[in-house]
Amino acid sequence: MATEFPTATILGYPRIGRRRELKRAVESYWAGRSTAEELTSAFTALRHATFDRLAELGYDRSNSSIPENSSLYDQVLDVTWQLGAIPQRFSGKSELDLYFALARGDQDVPPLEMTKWFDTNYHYLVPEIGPDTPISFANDHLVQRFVEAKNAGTLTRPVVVGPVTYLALAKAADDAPEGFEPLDRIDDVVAAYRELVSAFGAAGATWVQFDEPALVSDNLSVSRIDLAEIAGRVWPLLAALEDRPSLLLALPYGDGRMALPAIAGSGVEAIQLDLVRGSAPVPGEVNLSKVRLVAGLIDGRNIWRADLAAARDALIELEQLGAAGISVATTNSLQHVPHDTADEKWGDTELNANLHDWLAFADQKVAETAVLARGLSHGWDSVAADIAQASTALAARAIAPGVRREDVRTRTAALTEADRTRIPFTEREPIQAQKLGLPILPTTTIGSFPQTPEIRNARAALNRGEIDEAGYTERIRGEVAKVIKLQEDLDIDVLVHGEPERNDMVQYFAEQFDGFAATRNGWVQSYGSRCTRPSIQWGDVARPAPMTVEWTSYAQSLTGRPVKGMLTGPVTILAWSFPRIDIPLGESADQIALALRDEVADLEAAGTSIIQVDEPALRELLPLDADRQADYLDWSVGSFRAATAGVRPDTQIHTHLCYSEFGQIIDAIAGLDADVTSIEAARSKMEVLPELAANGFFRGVGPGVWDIHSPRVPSTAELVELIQAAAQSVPANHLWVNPDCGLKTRAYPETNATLANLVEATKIVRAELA
Ligand SMILES: CN1c2c(nc(N)[nH]c2=O)NC[C@@H]1CNc1ccc(C(=O)N[C@@H](CCC(=O)N[C@@H](CCC(=O)N[C@@H](CCC(=O)O)C(=O)O)C(=O)O)C(=O)O)cc1
Ligand SMILES: N[C@@H](CCS)C(=O)O
Ligand SMILES: [Zn+2]
Repeated sequence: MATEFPTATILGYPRIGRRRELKRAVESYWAGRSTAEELTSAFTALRHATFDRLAELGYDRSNSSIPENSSLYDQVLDVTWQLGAIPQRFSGKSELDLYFALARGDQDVPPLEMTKWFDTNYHYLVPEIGPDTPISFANDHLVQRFVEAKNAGTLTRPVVVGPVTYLALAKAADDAPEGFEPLDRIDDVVAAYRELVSAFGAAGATWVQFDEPALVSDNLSVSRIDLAEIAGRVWPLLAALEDRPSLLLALPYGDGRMALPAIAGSGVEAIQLDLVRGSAPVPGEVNLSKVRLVAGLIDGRNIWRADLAAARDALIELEQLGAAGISVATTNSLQHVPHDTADEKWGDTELNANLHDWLAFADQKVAETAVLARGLSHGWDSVAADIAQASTALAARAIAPGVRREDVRTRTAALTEADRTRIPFTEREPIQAQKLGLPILPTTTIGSFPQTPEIRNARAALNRGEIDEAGYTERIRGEVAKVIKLQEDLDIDVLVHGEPERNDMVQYFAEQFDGFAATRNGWVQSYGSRCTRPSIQWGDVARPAPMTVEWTSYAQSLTGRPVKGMLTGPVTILAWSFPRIDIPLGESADQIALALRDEVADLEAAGTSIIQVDEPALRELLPLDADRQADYLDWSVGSFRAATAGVRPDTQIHTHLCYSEFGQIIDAIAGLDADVTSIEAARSKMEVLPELAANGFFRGVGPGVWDIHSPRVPSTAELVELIQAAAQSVPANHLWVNPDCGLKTRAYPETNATLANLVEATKIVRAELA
């Protein structure tokens, strides 16, 4: 007999730590400053801090309402490790050394690929699966974690990426035969998961949560219909086990309704649906009499206080579905939001009071689930005051100063197609070529140079008031001068100023825009130990003053070579912030685009001949639902063009994309109409280029030749090969040579060595082409 599922839960809690304790612990281990035991003990302490906090917020330690979604690096990597699905090149390594080698590689072995987790700014490590990849229940670390927590007094609900999603997110190993798909190994994976489920059962778990978001996505190589069919076949095999814990199958991030018929009768005890991104079935659509519906009504992707009245109404409707029970949950794991609004203070202004009233970070969301659960169990009158408070806050936000600005609205409403259109590329190309006079295969970098401890310390000292603005500027100018000199010494053709003044490529701009608020402690894991502090777009967006012109002009004053102006595009600014949800995203994108358009004009007026507008998140925001994709691509491409199309024909616009599968957005990349597009390509060995060529892409392209995610220095010979491969797909007069992405996470030794090899390799290929 199944133990009743709790009436309130979250699918996962932030796991980097309130003060990024996990980041510090793993980085210290990597640097050899602490031992494996010290890392494990810091990790354990952090997990227990989470359990304690959730108990303090009202979750019961003994009923599986507390999820255990901790991970030392990534939840998909945890499954790879657990299955022992280790590519051959990592043989000889074991335990934590193996785990972190898979994640980060070393000089001898490249790491697993990293890519976006659904439509979030979180990145997972892509499993490499071939016909012979070992797959078994090889490592019971997840079970050990459960046992350790249980012995210490918390009966957690372990959270594991589900078997279908694991394989749907995998790539075929390089040596796999043509036509092989990782999902061909589903039976082996399910056999291992059966052992895992049994082991959790033997260890005393009452509920285990398996996340199957692949079932809500149209953006994977296998269709959603096929994935539902596979899930409908394999989940009954897991549910058929005897002496197992109850199973919660979660469908976060999108609309799980289509998959529901395939899994509702699988024998799992509970199914979670994301009811913010997705929709609920109507009565009679699917038989839910044997499963509890876990209603994802509290948005785990955003930081806005929930509309509790609307959630209450939704729950009342859901009660008509005849499910075996109803619980309240978040739409997805809270790993994408910061811990607690109580850690923030936005000055002593009205905005501070307002934001505290309008926002809900993880801890506030936990409280929201508890209020709704109380309503479900004790009647809605019992929570009427909480619901009314939420409604009052929402109403106040709508009319607060700055939320709607007529000057901004008038400008976006006046935008025309002409504002978004330049003269044709073929006409502006010769004008730019003549002005810039660059060699064939121009070399450049993507923008950032290593963010050294000195730079970060200078910024931290400024924030603490230990140095003043002038002292800070002087230090950063010194860094810019160093980076310019280095690039000249390396003989790079198109230079960058290195972005040392930027804490983050989005936050830096958000801090300068009206309508945005940054956080001090709102850290969210981006990948591994890397975090960002997404800013909050609370009002209409405008640019009160130029943001980058002084830095770019200073850098340009130090050299005769062109220095690129460097901006972040509207889509990426929105994707890596917490956007407002009371107006369409496309409207916000146009507001940001117009602010950037002014910046582009100021850069051009200051003599900048190449301006790069990064849009690495263009693919990330592509809706998981195919029906919504065309509209998205339309407004996202339109906003980029609104930001960039105001320039003269002789100003060269670059853009940069990374971290994604580009297949579905090739047309959109062309639609941006940038003169040069630098694109991540090294890890996938230039895979994207034939696709671009086949789609008639005819503008400049800079396929990345250095995978900057690893400190590994590629040899000149390797780089020559990659450039030669690129030249097979892109005409030499349109080919640029650059790394995959910015160098901010790298250190100088590998940066200097690789860039020297990159320039040398380019010169070799240039000579061959001459
Ligand atoms: C390009 N990417 C980005 C994404 N999203 C973004 N918002 N930004 C990006 O650049 N998504 C896709 C990719 C990959 N993602 C990342 C994400 C994060 C990093 C990274 O290096 N993050 C840094 C933190 C960056 C930052 O905000 N730095 C601040 C604060 C630095 C700090 O920690 N200060 C200390 C005190 C000083 C000290 O002792 O060092 C403190 O506050 O305690 C700054 O520079 O001022 C990270 O460390 O995680 C890279 C790629
Ligand atoms: N210009 C940015 C782009 C990162 S996606 C950088 O170089 O870091
Ligand atoms: Zn990038």
